Amino acid sequence: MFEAIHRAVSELSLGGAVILVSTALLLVLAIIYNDRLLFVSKSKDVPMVSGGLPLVGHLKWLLDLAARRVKFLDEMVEFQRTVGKGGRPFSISFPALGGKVTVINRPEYIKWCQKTNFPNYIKGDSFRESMGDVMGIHGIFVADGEPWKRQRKMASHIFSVGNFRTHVQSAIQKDLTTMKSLLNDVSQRGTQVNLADVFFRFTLSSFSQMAFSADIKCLPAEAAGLNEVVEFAAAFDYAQQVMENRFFELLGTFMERFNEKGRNMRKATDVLHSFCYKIIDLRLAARREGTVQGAVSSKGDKDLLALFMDMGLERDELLPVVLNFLIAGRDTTAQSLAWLFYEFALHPEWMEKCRQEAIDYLGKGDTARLMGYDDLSALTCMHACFYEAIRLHPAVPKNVKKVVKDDVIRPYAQGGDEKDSSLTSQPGDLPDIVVKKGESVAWSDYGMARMPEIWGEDCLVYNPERFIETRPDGTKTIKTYSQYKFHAFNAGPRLCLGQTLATYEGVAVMAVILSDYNVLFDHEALRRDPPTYADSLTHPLVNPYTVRFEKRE
Ligand code: HEM
Repeated sequence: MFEAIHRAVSELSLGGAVILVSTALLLVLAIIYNDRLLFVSKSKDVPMVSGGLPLVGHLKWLLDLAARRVKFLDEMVEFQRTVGKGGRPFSISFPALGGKVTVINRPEYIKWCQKTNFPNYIKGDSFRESMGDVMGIHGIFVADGEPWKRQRKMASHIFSVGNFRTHVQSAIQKDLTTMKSLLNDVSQRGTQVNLADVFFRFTLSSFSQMAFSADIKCLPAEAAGLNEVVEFAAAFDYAQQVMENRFFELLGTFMERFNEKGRNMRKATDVLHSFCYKIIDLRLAARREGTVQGAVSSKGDKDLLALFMDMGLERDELLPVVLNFLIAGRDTTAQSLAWLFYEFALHPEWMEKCRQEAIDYLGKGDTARLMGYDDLSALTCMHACFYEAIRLHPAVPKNVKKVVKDDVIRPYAQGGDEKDSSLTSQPGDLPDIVVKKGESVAWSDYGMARMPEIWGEDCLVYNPERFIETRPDGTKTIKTYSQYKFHAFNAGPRLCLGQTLATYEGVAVMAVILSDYNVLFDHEALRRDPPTYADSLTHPLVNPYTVRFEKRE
């Protein structure tokens, strides 16, 4: 037989021999990598999602994702329940994100990547390639290393307590007053209102005011104003979905040079950039003319734009600053409020408790006072309801990091968590995870909220009680968890800068609505067409619901 093979090979031309050897090699590789991408390693402790094909792994799943034939977050929940049974890590392999993504939906693993070995897990090139043209490669959401550190340090000044008590509070209270007029008008007219839209307008307007001292007039005081489309918002909603898709599309950005999507994306980017340049140019002109344009409060502190201008940033360098912060300040909080009121529709008993708290503490009708930043610590029920909505519907529902150097993630080999001792895992509780340079790790806060291993058997239930603690004297306070467990605001050095702002805004808006209005949900429509999420970088409702408001006596 060997002789026959030898004779057949010796009779082959050079070309034929190359083809034969290549085929044999491919066959051998296909046998070795029979369920995953070429050269991707496998570990017995970290199972791989089944159904991977030889040499290309889960390419088909990736294509389904890019074509939106599957819903990413629900798929992740299902993989966790089946492949990562018992709350264990699992992996998936495809020709993107470094070939292999290990899903680490456990606080202990996340702590390793976001604190213990933070420099080894970066945003990396896929963020820059997917988001750079819109958000700028040095925008705080995209950047790593020094550019990120500089922006973070500078921006943290506007989130200081001193600043909250001065122009953050006054910007929010100004818009709460406008919102009161709007609610009054829509309730008198019986107008159906897209609640998510009102929240987007509120957060965009108040953040522009506090960060850039710019009144962009997107929150109307009357119902008729709601008919005017906010161009910035529409453009960003589109851009967000395209940026999200680029993480999964193999030739996405290349094809955008020629297709309709690319043309629309360039138009959306122009709208976003012109919007931000308008804000920047106004301030530059005011600086040249020596008029401060409200940038400095009586206490001498500065808004975000002034802080970055003082660093000597040019017009073009200011663009990503304005855009990244506008987006951070708008979407997340507004979406969280929209999900919260959906939970209120399903759990009216919690809405009533919040109403009572708002009335007891801030009053109602003409004598009600607007919530101040210092009131937050007393409004435990509303605070807890907001956080429980964010736990179940996290505004940044998933995240991914690139591995810089080979590493072994060892959940037990790091300090215990002072806030939550249940996080301290012992060797053997959870497997170590070996990751290679260039691969990715990912987590889903949406998925983690739905894991009994993290939030208990009632994890799927909207239960704000889990955020309420009773002090020894019987009074209530907010229950805090480790950042790595209640992880919706991220953790470690890249912890969300706006958590307190978002919480203040969320509770203040809740108080203004609930103290004076009944929210009339269309329960039949909600049953027929329950809100669901759109796969995006953040967590928008794909089919936002409408409500009417009824003034209370
Ligand atoms: C409910 C509301 C909010 C939630 C759930 C939330 C959540 C998050 C998350 C998960 C991240 C990490 C994102 C990433 O890794 O790419 C983040 C980062 C950030 N958030 Fe928030 N956020 C909220 C509101 C806000 C607000 C109102 C602001 C105000 C500007 C803000 C400013 C930021 C900034 C500047 C970062 C980047 C931090 C860094 O990379 O160092 N966030 N937020």
